[in-house]
Amino acid sequence: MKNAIQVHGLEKSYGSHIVLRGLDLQIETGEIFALLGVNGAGKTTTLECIEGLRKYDSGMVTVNGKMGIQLQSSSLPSYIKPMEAVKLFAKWNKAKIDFSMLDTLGIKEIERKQYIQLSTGQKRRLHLALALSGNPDIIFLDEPTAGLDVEGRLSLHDQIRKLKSQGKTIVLASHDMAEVEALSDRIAILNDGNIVFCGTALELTEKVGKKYIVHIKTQQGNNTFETDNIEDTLLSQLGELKHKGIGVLDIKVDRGTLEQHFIEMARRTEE
Ligand SMILES: Nc1ncnc2c1ncn2[C@@H]1O[C@H](COP(=O)(O)OP(=O)(O)OP(=O)(O)O)[C@@H](O)[C@H]1O
Repeated sequence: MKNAIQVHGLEKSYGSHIVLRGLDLQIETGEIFALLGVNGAGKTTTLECIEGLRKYDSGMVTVNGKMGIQLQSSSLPSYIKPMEAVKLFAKWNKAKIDFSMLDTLGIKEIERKQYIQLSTGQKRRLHLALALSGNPDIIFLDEPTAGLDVEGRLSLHDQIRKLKSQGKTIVLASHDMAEVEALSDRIAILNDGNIVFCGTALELTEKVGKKYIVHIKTQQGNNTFETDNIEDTLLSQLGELKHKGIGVLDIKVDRGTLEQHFIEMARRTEE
């Protein structure tokens, strides 16, 4: 299958400040792809170059499909009403209004309010509705759930998964590691103007989080240790506890969180 997005050798500076240093990226059709990076790493710049909203200095960007871009906050006139914005965007896109999509995004509930009166979550839902109004193949979401409560976040996650199930490609930039872990098929980490990792969360774990973290809860307290060799270490620890007659109440094994791996990856690339 053709890639939805192909980026090759993308370079972008703001004056003397180099932000992207020859970035390469392939985003597959139908995947949820997350772009991660610390503040100022260049995620928005990358997205905007791909979206065609920002000029880049050199490189090549190919997009196979119609794009839908979620607006940033306060991008609409203060007094516009949600349905007025929806109608305007439908007209621009020469598309029919998708009322069922508006229903699932809860636009009906806010139709009487003006843009300025909407909460952060309501604005984000409206922005997503507008991004979807032209029935795009590729949807760009920059920090889609920042400032949302748990319920709002989960409902937006459901929406994003639904879009994927319809065969759409989703590209998101986010700081929320739990969100990225829960949603994305693949992750790219942007550091110092380049992609320093691109793959699945599991591949990132394999790459940086080789160690297992074992938590053993016993009658005498908790013991947490790291190991590369889970079988031998666990067997010897359990053997020792049995030998001492200490009862084991619980055992948990994990391989660290995406957040820990992201920090580790950033640390390694800075060394
Ligand atoms: N229009 C601009 N003019 C000059 N510098 C800019 C401009 N836009 C962004 N920058 C700078 O480029 C760098 C990358 O910014 P960008 O917004 O792409 O990063 P980001 O990874 O999206 O950051 P954040 O996570 O904070 O949103 C930053 O140092 C920023 O200050």
